Amino acid sequence: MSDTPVLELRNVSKTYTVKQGIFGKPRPLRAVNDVSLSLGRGEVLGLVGESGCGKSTLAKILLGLEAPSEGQVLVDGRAMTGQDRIALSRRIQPIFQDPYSSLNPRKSIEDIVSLPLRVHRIGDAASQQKKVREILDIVGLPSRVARSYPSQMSGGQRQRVAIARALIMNPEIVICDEPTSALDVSVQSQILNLLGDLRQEFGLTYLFISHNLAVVEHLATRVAVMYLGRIVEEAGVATLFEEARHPYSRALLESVLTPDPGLGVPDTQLGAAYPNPISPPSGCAFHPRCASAMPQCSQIAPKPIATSDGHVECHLYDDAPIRAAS
Ligand SMILES: Nc1ncnc2c1ncn2[C@@H]1O[C@H](COP(=O)(O)OP(=O)(O)OP(=O)(O)O)[C@@H](O)[C@H]1O
Repeated sequence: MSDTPVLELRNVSKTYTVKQGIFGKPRPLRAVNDVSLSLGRGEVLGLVGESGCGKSTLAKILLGLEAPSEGQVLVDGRAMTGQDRIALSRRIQPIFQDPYSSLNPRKSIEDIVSLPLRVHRIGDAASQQKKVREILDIVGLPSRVARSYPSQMSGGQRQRVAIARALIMNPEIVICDEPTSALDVSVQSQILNLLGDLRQEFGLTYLFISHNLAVVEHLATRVAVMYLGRIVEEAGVATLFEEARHPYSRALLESVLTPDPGLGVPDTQLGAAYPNPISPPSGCAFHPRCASAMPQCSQIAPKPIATSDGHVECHLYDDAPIRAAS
């Protein structure tokens, strides 16, 4: 198997221009700040962080829905161009958070699931119909739901429809943006199990976005922790859960233990509020909320420090070589 990542971001940034109030001066907002990430074939990269840290912007860049302001997106080691995006849209499919708003209420399930086939002109009506029924069966829905409408289905069934729509193109990579956070806790684990089974069966590669570390624990092979547009720690899933290094990763892990962790934004118990991305804190952006902050943290932005299986950005490790995980 080739070691070339199937998908890679190299030094990618995305800056929006925003105005505060009608007469406010336009100011830059760096939603994604010099991020490098790679997805190996068959890997599940969990991307976690609080609301507003830039997770969805990163997903949109990977899906070709947003162009990066700086940096490169590489597919199979080749820089992606505008032309490639059309071809790529067959290989990378999204599953979004809210199955209520991501499915057109006026269309039947058959129309919704077959839409990608029709857009890409794959097969005739009969073969599209057959494929829809096959894929519904794969995601655990009876073929009769093809004639139903989204309003006749439960939240979990709708998310199965969204998964069927993503899989009908036989994608290699699925970008799951909070696929379970709009669902009841009891249904969440069914959908996570389904995504895990589908990965095994079809050899899929996932980018799995969540604000909740607990949700990524069972599916992810690696975890990237994002804070104010930057990946502050990346590690294998076992390392992150056993010995998270960044104080923010540790706070997220503690929030997993709070009641109803699957609902809403984690209660990180960090005291100070999440910073305004238009005027980010100086030095390390996390320092106003960090219990381990030192004088240099408000002055100097930490650089990524390589670890045995990823990296961490924190001054705590400036002079302390990080030992290899056993
Ligand atoms: N089109 C846009 N124009 C201006 N600012 C934007 C735009 N899209 C996102 N942002 C800002 O970029 C930052 C990152 O947003 P993003 O949606 O990527 O975060 P997120 O981690 O996915 O949050 P959530 O979990 O709430 O979706 C936020 O401050 C957001 O307000």
